[in-house]
Amino acid sequence: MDVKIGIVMGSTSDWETMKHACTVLDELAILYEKRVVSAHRTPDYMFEYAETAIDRGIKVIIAGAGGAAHLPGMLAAKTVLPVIGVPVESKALKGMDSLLSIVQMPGGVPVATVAIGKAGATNAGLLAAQILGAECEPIQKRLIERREILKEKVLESSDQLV
Ligand SMILES: Nc1c(C(=O)O)ncn1[C@@H]1O[C@H](COP(=O)(O)O)[C@@H](O)[C@H]1O
Repeated sequence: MDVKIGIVMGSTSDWETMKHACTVLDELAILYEKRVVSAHRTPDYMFEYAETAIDRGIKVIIAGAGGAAHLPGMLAAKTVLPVIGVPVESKALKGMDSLLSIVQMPGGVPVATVAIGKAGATNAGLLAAQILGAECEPIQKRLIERREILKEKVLESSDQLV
């Protein structure tokens, strides 16, 4: 299978968070590429990445950044692929800065924003898989199986209340 998901992050320091999106895609056997791309530090590369993504077979971009997190929005400005933004937790403001930088896009250029940090990165992986799953039955089946496992875990977890 060709690479379907592009996972990008503003810095290697985001990897601790963004690796959780990769873990989900590994579990679901969906191929992805991962790159450090920064709207601020490598603007030309960021444009090139967004402009060539469709031709490279990418269907969804997951973009994580912290602080002045302009990367997801700028990628969305340069491609019509769905972009999922992951607010990475920042030291100074606990990721509120990242969240607000990503979520308040102007009308016409959407970014699907998930929660701050690890849970958000995991959900970004799942949401990307669900987008692919709409057109791919095997992926949809794997997602349903994953939901079943989650459900069983929760049902069994009541036994831990001792
Ligand atoms: N928000 C952005 C962008 C961008 O939006 O283009 N590029 C890097 N960064 C963020 O800067 C933070 C600190 O980066 P360093 O750890 O490299 O200093 C990271 O969370 C990164 O996502």
